[in-house]
Amino acid sequence: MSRQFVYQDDDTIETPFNWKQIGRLFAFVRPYRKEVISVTFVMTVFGMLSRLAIPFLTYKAIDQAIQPENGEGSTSLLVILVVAMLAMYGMRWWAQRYTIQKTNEIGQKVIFDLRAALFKHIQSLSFRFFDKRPAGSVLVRVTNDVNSLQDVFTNGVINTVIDIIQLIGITIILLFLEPKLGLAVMITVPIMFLVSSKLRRTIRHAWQVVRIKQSRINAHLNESIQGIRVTQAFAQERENIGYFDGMNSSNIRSWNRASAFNQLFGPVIEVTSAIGTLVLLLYGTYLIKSDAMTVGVLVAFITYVGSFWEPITRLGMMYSQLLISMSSAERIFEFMDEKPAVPEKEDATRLTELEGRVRLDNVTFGYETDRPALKGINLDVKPGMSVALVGHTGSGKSTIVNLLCRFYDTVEGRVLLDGIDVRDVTIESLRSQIGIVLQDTFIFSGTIRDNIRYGRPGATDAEVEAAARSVRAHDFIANLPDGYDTEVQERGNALSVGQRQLLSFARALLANPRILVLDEATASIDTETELRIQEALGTLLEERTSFIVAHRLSTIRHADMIVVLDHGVIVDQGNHDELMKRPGHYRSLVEAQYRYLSA
Ligand SMILES: Nc1ncnc2c1ncn2[C@@H]1O[C@H](COP(=O)(O)OP(=O)(O)OP(=O)(O)O)[C@@H](O)[C@H]1O
Repeated sequence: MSRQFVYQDDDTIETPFNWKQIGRLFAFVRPYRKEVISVTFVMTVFGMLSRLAIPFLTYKAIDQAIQPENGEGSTSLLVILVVAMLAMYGMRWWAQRYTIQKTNEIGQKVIFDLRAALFKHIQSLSFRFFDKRPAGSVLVRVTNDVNSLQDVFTNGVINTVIDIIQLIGITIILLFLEPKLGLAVMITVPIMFLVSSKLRRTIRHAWQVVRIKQSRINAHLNESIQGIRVTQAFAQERENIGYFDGMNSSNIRSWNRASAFNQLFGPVIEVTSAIGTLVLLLYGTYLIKSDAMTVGVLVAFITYVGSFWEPITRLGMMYSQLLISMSSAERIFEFMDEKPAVPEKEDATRLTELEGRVRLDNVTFGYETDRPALKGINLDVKPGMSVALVGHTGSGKSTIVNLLCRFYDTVEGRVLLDGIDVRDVTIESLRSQIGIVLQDTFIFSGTIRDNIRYGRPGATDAEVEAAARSVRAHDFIANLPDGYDTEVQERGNALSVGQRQLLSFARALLANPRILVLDEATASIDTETELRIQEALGTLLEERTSFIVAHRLSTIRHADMIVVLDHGVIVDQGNHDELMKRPGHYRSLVEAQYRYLSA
């Protein structure tokens, strides 16, 4: 079988159903407890009283106003009772309307908070987390999984409280009205709970499978859209559609299976309630025949029993909804429990304005434990120096940059800025002093101006323009339909790769960092533009320490220090002239480039 599109995620299937998770979920309701209490109060007092009072008024009307045991019926009593009943119906309608409106409001607020908390947490997670997760699977937790909790919060919380109160109220009334009959009806309830709890494990497992399938669909969808150009270029649409269809059908199958299990809840409750009603009718008739009970009490009883099964049915539905939602809740909390791989110390200090000295002290690092990407790196860079990192593909150049920005932590050794370990300072203060330009520039949807301003949101329009001018981006921006106000879409697809890189230069420049990192930043710019940028960057680089990762000789030859890497080890270092004097990696690299150019 093809190993393409294998998504690593989500295998928490066997974790036990965890009431602590439910507790965590309901912690999100805590800020709104006052509103919950007020809605519960309204529904209990007005809604429930009216609900409980109506059968009682019916019983009074039959036994005292229509067919009393002693004497004539009373029309005026009947009118009073009917008016009272109407008033009760009105009250019930108002209480229900109020409850629905309020529960929806509270539910929406809780969902908002949950989604915001999840998003905030995801923002704090490190590169290592995203290395392991397909973007689509991260996406689906913030969208689908949070949505699937909506029902629990909107209808669930308050209705559960109300239903439990209603159930207790009705149970008391039934036992009070006719204890033996009440007990006979309730005998069926334990049977129902027994059957439901047997179903629970199967249902929960089935819904977890559904969530995983949905997550994979999203991961694949995201990958397909991002990679659509490659798919079309290699004419792989048919294979892609076939693969997606397979995933889609598998998702539907698992959904049908889970849903079929879920639907077993309804019949279980119905059969139990039918048995209860049967017991009620048989035993009730017997009691009336033996003059132990009146017809009015039996009619009231039948109505109350209806109100007894109603909350049980709803609680059963809520329970099955909770089982569906729990698989989402688990997935959400799995992310929430994920700790950033580069944690900030509690006593981390703010990194003050740097001079720009950078030292790597015996640094060893690997993305995976058994495969080191850097081994025993020692590097001392003085403030204002420009350092070019060169070496074959995969030799560890970008990894040095990743450690400098603390996207990852070293396995051994330290990264020091002005003598301070990067692990001792706040991440925000560290990264705000490092400007980074990558080859794959990310352009956000918004205007060109917004994109340049991304590194320093407070910058004025004039500053934005000045930054664009100094990296020679102004001319192409001025030629766009709306100049700096031209809207670009996500990833900046309407711009050429070189133009995107120029924007990213302007963005880094505007942020005015003490340390500048250019990771293959000039690879997609034509030589002429690059030369002009070199001029512009000349003054810029003079004042700050810079690291330049590049394959093009023209970019690196003027660097103060060239560091040559091979398989994660520094094999040579010095300036261009020094390195050219001795045989070695650098000289062969340069000679290879010249040979290539002259050929
Ligand atoms: N996120 C990652 N997860 C696992 N391994 C990684 C990751 N990024 C890089 N590597 C591995 O680490 C090693 C060093 O990679 P690095 O990106 O530093 O190389 P590089 O010198 O910058 O290469 P290039 O010139 O191609 O950009 C490579 O073997 C690479 O496969």
